[in-house]
Amino acid sequence: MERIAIVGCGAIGSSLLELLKDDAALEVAAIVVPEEGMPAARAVAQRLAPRAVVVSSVPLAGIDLVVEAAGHAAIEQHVLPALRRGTPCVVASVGALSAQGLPEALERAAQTGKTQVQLIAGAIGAIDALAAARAGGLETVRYTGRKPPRAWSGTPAEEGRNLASLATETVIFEGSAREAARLYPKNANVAATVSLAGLGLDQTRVRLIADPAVDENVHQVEAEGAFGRFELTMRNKPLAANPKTSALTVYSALRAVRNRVRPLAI
Ligand SMILES: NC(=O)C1=CN([C@@H]2O[C@H](COP(=O)(O)OP(=O)(O)OC[C@H]3O[C@@H](n4cnc5c(N)ncnc54)[C@H](OP(=O)(O)O)[C@@H]3O)[C@@H](O)[C@H]2O)C=CC1
Ligand SMILES: O=C([O-])CC(=O)C(=O)O
Repeated sequence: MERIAIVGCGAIGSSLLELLKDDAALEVAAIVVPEEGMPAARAVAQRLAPRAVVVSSVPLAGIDLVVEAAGHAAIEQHVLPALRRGTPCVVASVGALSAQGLPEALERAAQTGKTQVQLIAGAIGAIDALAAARAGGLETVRYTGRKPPRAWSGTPAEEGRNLASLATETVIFEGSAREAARLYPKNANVAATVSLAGLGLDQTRVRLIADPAVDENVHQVEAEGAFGRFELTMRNKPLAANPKTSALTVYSALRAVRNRVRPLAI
């Protein structure tokens, strides 16, 4: 039995708890949230993981795997220390790696602990193809993220415009994946993932669009290189609890943890 600590108990964390609640090979032993989030997390735990402790940091013993689904700050706060202690980590907040020095800090922490940090594909697909294509030489990678206006609330997209009254699709950001991930930490993790698998955070061109004509979170990747080319379009259903986040992110995290305990991983 693999004992998991889930960091974050929001839209992703609670959906993951639901999917893991009857898993015979994986047990959620701890749910890690900030002090102020504890009452809500305890209510979720009571329903979905009654044996889990609700705590403000990852327990120092008895945890085989940390799954981060909390936000960029949780990487420094919880993932780096866990890696240094030798606990493998699965990370959803890939955009955090846009901060200068953080990818190197993660590598050093994993080396110190003789373990590994896994960045999940999350809401996007074809990360395997992109990372493989890189070996042959990638020439261009373009990423476009398109979400309904409500998914951009609380972001710089609100500056100078009323999202609720947008009548047509509006480009709210155009630039590098690094800048997208920094400015839109809850919306541009996919931009960071595509760039880390492909051409890097500074070379990957990103467009983010608020589009009143869509209900889904639409992610498009166009890549070209020595391997040939591909175009990918994902039309993801958002989670009811958080319109910024696609349900696929939860399934991607679930796949990552299940693959750790299955004799045949895919
Ligand atoms: N790779 C991908 O494709 C995607 C990645 N993500 C990443 O996943 C993160 C979580 O998404 P989602 O579940 O929808 O977000 P929610 O806002 O619904 O939930 C976040 C949860 O994390 C908790 N939390 C916040 N900061 C910390 C911290 N420092 N330590 C521990 N817990 C913390 C929150 O507690 P409280 O409510 O008390 O603040 C809350 O329980 C996003 O912020 C984003 O970075 C999201 C979508 C796609
Ligand atoms: O869940 C999604 O559709 C993508 C997302 O929020 C992100 O890239 O951060």
